[in-house]
Amino acid sequence: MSKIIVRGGRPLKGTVRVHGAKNSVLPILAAALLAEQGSCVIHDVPALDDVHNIIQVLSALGVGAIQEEGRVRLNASELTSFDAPYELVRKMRASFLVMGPLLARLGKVRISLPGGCAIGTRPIDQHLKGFEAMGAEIGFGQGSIEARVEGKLRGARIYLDIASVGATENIMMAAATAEGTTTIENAAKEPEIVDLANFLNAMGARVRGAGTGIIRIEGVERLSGVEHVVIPDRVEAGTYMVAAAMTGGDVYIEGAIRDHLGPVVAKLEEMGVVVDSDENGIRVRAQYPLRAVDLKTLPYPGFPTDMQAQMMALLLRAEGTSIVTETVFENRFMHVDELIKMGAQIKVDGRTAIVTGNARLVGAQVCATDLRAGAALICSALAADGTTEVSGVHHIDRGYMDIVGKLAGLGADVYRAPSEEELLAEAERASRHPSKILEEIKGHAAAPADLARIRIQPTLA
Ligand SMILES: CC(=O)N[C@H]1[C@@H](OP(=O)(O)OP(=O)(O)OC[C@H]2O[C@@H](n3ccc(=O)[nH]c3=O)[C@H](O)[C@@H]2O)O[C@H](CO)[C@@H](O)[C@@H]1O
Ligand SMILES: C=C(OP(=O)(O)O)C(=O)O
Repeated sequence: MSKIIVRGGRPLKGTVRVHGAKNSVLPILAAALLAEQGSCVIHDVPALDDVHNIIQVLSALGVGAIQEEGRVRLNASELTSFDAPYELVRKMRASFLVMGPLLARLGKVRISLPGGCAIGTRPIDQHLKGFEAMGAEIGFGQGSIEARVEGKLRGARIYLDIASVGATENIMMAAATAEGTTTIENAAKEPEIVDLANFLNAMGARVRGAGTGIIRIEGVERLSGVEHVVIPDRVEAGTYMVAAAMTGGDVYIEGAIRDHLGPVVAKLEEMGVVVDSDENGIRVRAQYPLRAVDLKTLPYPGFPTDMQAQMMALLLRAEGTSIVTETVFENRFMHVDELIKMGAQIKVDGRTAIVTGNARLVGAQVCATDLRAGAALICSALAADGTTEVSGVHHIDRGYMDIVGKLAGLGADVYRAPSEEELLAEAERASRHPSKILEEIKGHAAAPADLARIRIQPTLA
């Protein structure tokens, strides 16, 4: 397996550009299933493993998919399957987001249960409750779910017990072409929900209230393909903000939207980090000492759980003791043991972690257990004495495009040591003549899954 190697101690300086938001692009790609006519062209699509996976799921359902530099063109006019295959769905939870659009388009869907992951059990009861309220019959068997509806889905009033991002998105997509009006109460308010609503509305849907706790969707007859630019990734932006502060650096994060990062900016400022913003991005400067602060993760506009691990890394460098409370996922402190290997003093008691500041971080061999745990380890490694080897890099590849190149561009001493298998695959790719690859692509025109695979194979740093 490949590793990211970081020799710490260099303050980050310069400009880094954030890519399109993973958590926007995944539901938006799923929503493209709803376009009965025309193609959807999605811009600012990052070349992430999760994006690659969802395109494979869509391809397996009959969607024509072509990915070029930062852009994906999808044609869902003729779906050929209602069955989202286990071997693809199991790779990422967000592929469950095809359930709502498939039910709406085909009136039936079979999809494997997404299961839990390192950060928690992550049930899908709220998604299913929504579909049932809209008239779907849901059955379970052999690890998969089958749902059907006679005729069209029907608008309903749905109260979510938890303001779930995925359930809000899945129900919004299912409701877009339902008969009548659907109201989602206690809806999630994340910027990615608003982005999805904007995309659906451009396709011809009537979604109102996205970004508030009550979303109303008036069903329309059909949706069509459109072009859409996804919003910048607020978690990627927040991660570079923390990395800058961690190293006492001065970094301009181009594309970052301050309004999407309110609680992260607030906590950094409470710590004493200087944060300035303009219409094109956010500048972060840190001068030590930094102050310890407490934080609690909450659904948007609360402090994002996806930034908790990175902020915990930064709190290790503050003066004093901080209390971090994770309320969104029940098991999102997996990074703690790895940070301890680097010299951190952190005590976990249930959903609370007590972080002792002024830590002297030292390089170590650590493992990313999930995506943001990996980001936190890299942030810590940038400020540590000596060399850190981060394994479990496939988790990081789910959410950060070219993290090594971007950090190196800011002056970090960082590189990616490829695994033996990656070296062999790269050597094989390099040995093939471009005309051979073109032939291969043409030969696969009827199988877009392979086309997507060929085009977005990540390159080795
Ligand atoms: C692809 C994507 O956008 N992922 C994000 C999305 O995940 P995701 O959409 O999976 O997160 P949810 O908002 O659904 O989950 C929040 C909480 O609700 C619980 N829950 C959720 C659904 C349900 O039916 N029943 C239930 O109990 C979950 O277990 C979790 O404890 O929002 C999370 C919370 O901001 C982020 O960390 C993820 O990065
Ligand atoms: C938890 C995350 O993503 P996902 O929901 O895709 O697992 C994340 O982005 O931090």
